[in-house]
Parts: sequence; C-alpha cells; structure tokens
Amino acid sequence: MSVTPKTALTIAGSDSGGGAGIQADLRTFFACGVHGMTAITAVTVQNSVGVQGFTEIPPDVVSAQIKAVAGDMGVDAAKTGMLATAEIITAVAKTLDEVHIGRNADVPFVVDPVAASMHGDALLREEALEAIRTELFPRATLVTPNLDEVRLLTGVEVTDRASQRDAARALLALGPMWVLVKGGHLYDDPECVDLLSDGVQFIELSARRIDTPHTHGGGDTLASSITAFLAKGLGVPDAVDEGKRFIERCVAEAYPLGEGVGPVSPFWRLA
Ligand SMILES: Nc1ncnc2c1ncn2[C@@H]1O[C@H](COP(=O)(O)OP(=O)(O)O)[C@@H](O)[C@H]1O
Ligand SMILES: Cc1ncc(COP(=O)(O)OP(=O)(O)O)c(N)n1
Repeated sequence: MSVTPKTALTIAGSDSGGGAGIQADLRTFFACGVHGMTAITAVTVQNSVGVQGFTEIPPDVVSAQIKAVAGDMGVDAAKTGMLATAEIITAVAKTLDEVHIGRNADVPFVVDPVAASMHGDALLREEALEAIRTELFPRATLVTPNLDEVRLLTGVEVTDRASQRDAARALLALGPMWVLVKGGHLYDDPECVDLLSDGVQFIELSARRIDTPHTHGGGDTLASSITAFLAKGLGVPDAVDEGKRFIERCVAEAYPLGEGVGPVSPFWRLA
C-alpha cells in the first residue's frame, strides 16, 4: 500500500538556473523524502554569473498559493526564501496566521531572510528589511541568516565565533524561537561553524570547510533540508544537526555548471 509522505511548503523565488530558490528547495525536499509544495513570490532571471533581473508575483497571488495547498493538502513545515517586497511579506505573515502555520500554531516555520545573491545582486527591496524583522521573525520557529543578512538585520558585524554569539542574541531579541547564525562567510576559518541558539543553549555545529568555488544555493539547501527534517517530526536541534550533515555532503558534491558558480548537489542522497 502507498504511504503518503510528510509535506513541506516553500514560499520563495524561482531561479531560472535551477541552483537556488524554489528549484533548490524542491529537489532538497525530494532528496529528504518529503512532498514539496510551493508559493512562488518572484521569478528571477538568473544563471551561474548572477541575477539579471526579477519580476514580483502580486501579494494576493502569493497568499492564494499558500491557502490552496494548506487548506487541501496540509503543511507539516514551511519555510521562506526570497520574498522581494514588504507587501509580499505582509501578505505572507497574515496568510500564515490564517492557515495556522508558525511557532504559535505548532507548525514549524523556518525563515531564511534572503537579501541578496552570492554575486551581490539584490533579491529584497531595502525597505522590506523592517517587515522581515517585525512581521516574520516573531512568527518563526527558526531563522537562518548568513553573515551579510545578520549585519543588515541587526547591525552586528560577525568576525569570529565570539561575535557570532552577539549576533545570535541580537537576532533572538527580534522574536524567533531559535536562530542559526551561519558561518560559511568566515573564509579564514578552516571549519564552517554554524551557531544554533534559543538564548539558553548555544550549540556550535562544525564541519570541515570544503575547498570549492561552487556553493550556489547553499543557504537555500540547508534551510530546506532543516524544514524537511522538521516536517518529519524532529525537534529543532536534531533537524539542524541533520541539515548540517546534509549540506556538508551537498557542498562536497557541488559541480561546475556554466561560466560562474555551480550549484551544491543533493544527488548523493539518492545514490
Ligand atoms: N566551503 C564550504 N564547506 C562546507 N560547508 C560550507 C561551505 N560554505 C558554506 N558552507 C555551509 O553551507 C551553509 C550555508 O552557508 P553560508 O555560505 O553561510 O550561507 P549562504 O549560502 O546563505 O550565504 C552553512 O551550513 C555553511 O556552514
Ligand atoms: C530565487 C533565489 N532565491 C535565493 C537565492 C539565494 O540563494 P542562497 O542559497 O542563499 O545563496 P547564493 O547561492 O546566492 O549564495 C537566489 N540566488 N535566488
């Protein structure tokens, strides 16, 4: 008899190059054994050398996608990626409350506060940062910023493991249950240490730094794997630990594609 898998919803932008965004989330959900569903917020024109432009989806259409799947199929965990504008963020926050997703409704909700691509191309309008702080963070089970996003959201400049803790405290003051301050951008560190905290526990998740230029989609793939593990019923520390092991292998198996930065790869999980 067939078994219905757990379900995960990603609310994010499309990457035409297939390495990040919705495409990375869906293939990660598949590799982690959950049924993936999408609410698309923007369509980017993107490849291995950068983002050439994007068009936003109207906020009411983003809300309608969330309601359509939540009402009919059910959501075991959800995540956000690229949200583009304050108007979309406001619509997402209101809709998540309506469909009972988020920390207060016991359906885990991961916020990856995507602000720019690795090439420095903006994926979020500047005025939307305040909406991420005030409308999404208080609803989040877990937030997963990289160091550029930490600086934009809190003003804290992370340069080492001690300042990673300062950043975690500043992010927790904005209301999420847990924060994961990712250390991938501490390029001088021979290890990639991500700091997970709920304000009481400070857990350092460490992995060797793999020598590769191909890390496109790394943040999305980590956040979506954590979301998949939460959908399967793991608690936050265990889901993040599994996600960290998952992304380490994905970076190790990353492949060149195009003239620029190639994508991390979840294919090893299917072998
Ligand atoms: N070269 C690398 N080797 C191993 N893990 C990496 C490497 N670069 C990034 N990571 C890990 O990938 C995840 C995403 O990293 P990060 O680069 O910090 O975020 P983003 O992709 O959002 O900019 C983190 O778990 C980080 O530790
Ligand atoms: C549509 C879209 N969403 C998100 C990103 C950013 O991806 P991420 O995994 O955070 O990191 P980079 O690969 O850009 O470092 C994106 N590029 N496009």
